[in-house]
Amino acid sequence: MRVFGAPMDLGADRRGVDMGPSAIRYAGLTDELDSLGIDCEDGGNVVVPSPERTEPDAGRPPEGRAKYLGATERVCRDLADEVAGAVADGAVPLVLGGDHSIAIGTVGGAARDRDLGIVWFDAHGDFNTPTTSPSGNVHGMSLAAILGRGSFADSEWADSPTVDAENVAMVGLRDLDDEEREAVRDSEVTAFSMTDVDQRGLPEVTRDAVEVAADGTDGVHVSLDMDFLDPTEAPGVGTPVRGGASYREGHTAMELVSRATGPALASLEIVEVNPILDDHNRTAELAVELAASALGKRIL
Ligand SMILES: NC(=[NH2+])NCCC[C@H](N)C(=O)O
Ligand SMILES: [Mn+2]
Ligand SMILES: [Mn+2]
Repeated sequence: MRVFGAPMDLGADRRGVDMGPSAIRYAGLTDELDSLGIDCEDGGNVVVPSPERTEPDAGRPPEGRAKYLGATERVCRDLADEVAGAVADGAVPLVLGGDHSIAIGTVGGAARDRDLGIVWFDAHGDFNTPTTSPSGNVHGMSLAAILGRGSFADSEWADSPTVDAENVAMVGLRDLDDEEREAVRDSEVTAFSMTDVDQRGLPEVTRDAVEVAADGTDGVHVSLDMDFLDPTEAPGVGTPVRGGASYREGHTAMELVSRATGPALASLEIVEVNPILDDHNRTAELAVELAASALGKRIL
C-alpha cells in the first residue's frame, strides 16, 4: 500500500480542506495499517498551488464555470502519475484529500492500464458539469469529469476511458442540484440514495454497489467522501448534510467493501476532511478507522 496526500482546496469553497492529509496522518493512519499487517509506505504529498497565487478562471472551459480548472488539471495529472506509478510497482494506492476534485487524478492513475469500477460514497452526486454547476466548484463535478460528461468530453485529462458509467455506483445520496439530479437519472450510473438505504439497509445496498463496480472489471476503486457520514459523526467537512450514515453504518459499509472486493480493491481515497471545521480531529480519526475497516480490520 502506498499513501499519497493531495492537499487540494481549489475545488471547494471553504478553506482548510488542504489540511486533511496532515490531519489523517496525525490521527495515526500508517501505525493503524501497520498493526493490520499491511505493508504501508508514505509517498508524501502532491504539490498544490495556493489559491492566493492562482488565477481562478485560468483554464476555464469555453462554456460555464469551473473555478481553478487549469490548476486542478495540473494537480490531477501529477496525482494520476503518482498513483499509476504505485500501481505499476504492485502497491495499492490510498489517496488522502483534499477536496473531492482529486478523484479525477486518483481514478485517472488507478484506471490507466485496467478497467475499473467505482463505488462513490457521498451525500452528493458530484455530477455537475461547468454548465450545470450552481457553485463553479470542481469538487461537485469530479464524477462527471471522470466519465467525460458535458464539456469534460473534450478534456483528455479528466475523462477516464477505462471507466464505464455502467460500472459506477453511488451510495448515500441526499443532496443533488436540480440539473444534476436529471443528469444522474439520465445516465448509466447506479445511484443509491439515502431513501434506498432507509428502505433496504446499508449492507444490501453496499453489496449491490460493489457488484455493479466489480462486474466485468479488473478491480474496484472506492471513493469515500466523509460527508457520506452524518455530520454528528463527521463534523469536519465543508458541505455537511444531515441524515447521513451512522458511525456503525460507516464501518459496516467499509467492512463489506473489504469482504466483497478482497484483492479486487484496486485503490481507495478518503476526501473532504476539513480540520478547521472539525471537533478535535474526530473526523480524521474516523477516516483512519474507516480506512482500516475497508482494508480488512475486523472486531472478531
Ligand atoms: N465533493 C463535495 N463535497 N461536493 C459538494 C458539491 C455541492 C454542490 N452540488 C456543488 O456542485 O457545488
Ligand atoms: Mn464528494
Ligand atoms: Mn459530498
